[in-house]
Amino acid sequence: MPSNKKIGFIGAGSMAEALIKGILNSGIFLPNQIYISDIKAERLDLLKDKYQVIIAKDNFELLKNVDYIIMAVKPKVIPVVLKELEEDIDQSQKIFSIAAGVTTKMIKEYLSSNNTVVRLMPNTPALIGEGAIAYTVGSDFEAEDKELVEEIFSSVGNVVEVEEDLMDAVTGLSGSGPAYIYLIIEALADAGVNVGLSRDNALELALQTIIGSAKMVLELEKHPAQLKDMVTSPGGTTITGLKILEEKGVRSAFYSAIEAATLKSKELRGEE
Ligand SMILES: NC(=O)C1=CN([C@@H]2O[C@H](COP(=O)(O)OP(=O)(O)OC[C@H]3O[C@@H](n4cnc5c(N)ncnc54)[C@H](O)[C@@H]3O)[C@@H](O)[C@H]2O)C=CC1
Ligand SMILES: O=C(O)[C@@H]1CCC=N1
Repeated sequence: MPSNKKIGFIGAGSMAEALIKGILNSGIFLPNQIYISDIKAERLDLLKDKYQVIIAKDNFELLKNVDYIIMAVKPKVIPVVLKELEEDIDQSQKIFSIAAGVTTKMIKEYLSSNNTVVRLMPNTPALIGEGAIAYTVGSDFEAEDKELVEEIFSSVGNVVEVEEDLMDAVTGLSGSGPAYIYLIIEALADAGVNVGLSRDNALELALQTIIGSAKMVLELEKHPAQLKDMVTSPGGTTITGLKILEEKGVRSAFYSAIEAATLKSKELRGEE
């Protein structure tokens, strides 16, 4: 059932678009309940054309019209925008920030207010309703705020609540994660072409292998190592391939990549 509230996106870039598309597909908000503002007119025109959402002429006009504000600008722009809105924000308006690294405490300080602030980390598959979304509510929240977050964001994927000090880890794993997986898909397809498959067949086989394997973990509720063992015949092809992946350090590359991305998330707010 559609909400009777209005939601506004400050920043109409790629993540805002993914969320808008997912939210509209779910029907929880209608196009005339979604406002967008951006400093780039071409982004506003594009999203209005594609999704029939309402363009606010600036961040102030958006603020005047909405109940929920999604901060979807880059982390370094967050203080600039919040300082602009500080005077005019109403206590009843709820702030949802998806900016990497920016804490709920920082947002309250920039606004000099006690508005409800939720920090979220979605990922781009929200565009097709398959997002992985983590959130934390910070301090001064009401019980129904959690229900609200679950209601809005479960329309675009799976939602988990975490402690705020784990939000950077979420950013390193699932926020950035789609890019790691696209890299793997591309690498598998290239590797298939290298051993003689057509590009189309290699991509289709690589993709379905990833989808099927992920679904097996989900549906069979078995540890991935058990499922790996099911594929791996003694002295066979799979163990031969796995040995090379271990020798090349694929597992440890993921440890390092996610650790580095987690640190980068902290750096975005000036820590580390
Ligand atoms: N792209 C991703 O996969 C994810 C991004 N995020 C977070 O989402 C936020 C947005 O990221 P993207 O959409 O990737 O960036 P983006 O660069 O595509 O979008 C940001 C938009 O903000 C606009 N903007 C800049 N200054 C503004 C201002 N003063 N007022 C209004 N709009 C302004 C820009 O013109 C741009 O269209 C970032 O904080 C990022 O950390 C979070 C999860 C995943
Ligand atoms: O790369 C970034 O900084 C953003 C945050 C998570 C995904 N993209």
